Amino acid sequence: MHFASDNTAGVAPQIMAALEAANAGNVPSYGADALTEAVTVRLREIFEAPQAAVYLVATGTVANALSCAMLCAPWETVFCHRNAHIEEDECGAPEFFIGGGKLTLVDGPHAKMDPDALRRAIAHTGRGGIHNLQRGMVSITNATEAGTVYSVAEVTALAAVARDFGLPVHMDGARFANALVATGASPAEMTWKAGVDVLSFGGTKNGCMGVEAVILFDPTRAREFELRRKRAGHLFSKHRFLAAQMLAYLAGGLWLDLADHANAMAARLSEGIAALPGASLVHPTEANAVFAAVPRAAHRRAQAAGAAYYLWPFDQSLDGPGEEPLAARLVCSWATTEEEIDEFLSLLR
Ligand SMILES: Cc1ncc(COP(=O)(O)O)c(C=O)c1O
Ligand SMILES: C[C@H](O)[C@H](N)C(=O)O
Repeated sequence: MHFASDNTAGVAPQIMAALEAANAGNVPSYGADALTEAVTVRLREIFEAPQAAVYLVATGTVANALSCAMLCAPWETVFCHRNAHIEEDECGAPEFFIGGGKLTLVDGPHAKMDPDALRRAIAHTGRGGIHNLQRGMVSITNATEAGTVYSVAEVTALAAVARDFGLPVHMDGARFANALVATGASPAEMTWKAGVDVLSFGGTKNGCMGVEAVILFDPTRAREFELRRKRAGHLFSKHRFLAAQMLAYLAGGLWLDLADHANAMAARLSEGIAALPGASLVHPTEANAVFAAVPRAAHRRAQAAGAAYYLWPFDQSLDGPGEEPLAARLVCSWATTEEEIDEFLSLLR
């Protein structure tokens, strides 16, 4: 029973097979290979964005950090939710790659920025002229760090606020596929048509070994991104192996099928937990993660049986005082099975 993170899942067999198939002979390095070109063609088709520039990197953190570095000057700030991954879990990488920029935290329920709160935060920034940090960009996570999802209308509303101030919009889409299948939106509707300028398109959490695509819907600054990626040490020499993963991931809608399965498993788990005496959901389950408060005795049974997951926030402990229910984050992946879910629920009951 593995619910610690979708990062703990293995590689989907179709992706592993694609890596094996790509491992033949010598091919041009550093992205000059045919597979890499095919990825750009395919992502342009999927996103209905024939001019988009596409760059592959190996981690979601660097996809986010380089995107922020390109959209935000060192004297500017990134507006994001206070629980955004770029704030809480990237060890300052965005600020580092920006060259000293800061993040301005915006509130909103269930890790989703509230448009009015965003507008207030942007309006407040930079009023003191030369003495103040300047307005830089907005970053939205979809699916969010709380397992919730922004609808197209919600993304559009946030992007409209950004546009009112002339700010570009980035989307941390480490779990973009999960958000897409949850909403039924098209890739284009959820991104550039809603006002998103740059997307970190995730593959790693959803079955790939390690690949993310940064998609610049306006290719004007593509060369700058190329230079930033190289300078950060993230231009893979054997780039074909990033491309092989991404191409297989996109083939025949595999990316959507894997995300749909993970979301379905989370829905099954969420419904089971919500029905437990003394248990309750902390956030709505809209993608592949369940955030729920569970009685401590249930936690003890599950952990004694070897279930792998984190209490949430991470720094809680079952050894602390009191007997009130404790919250946990339970993440499902492409590899999660119904049997795993049902075994876990039987332990909690
Ligand atoms: C929402 C979100 N964005 C970005 C990342 C960063 O990805 P990586 O751990 O590959 O750097 C993660 C990690 O799981 C994540 O959950
Ligand atoms: C939080 C941690 O950094 C990782 N992004 C995860 O979701 O497991």
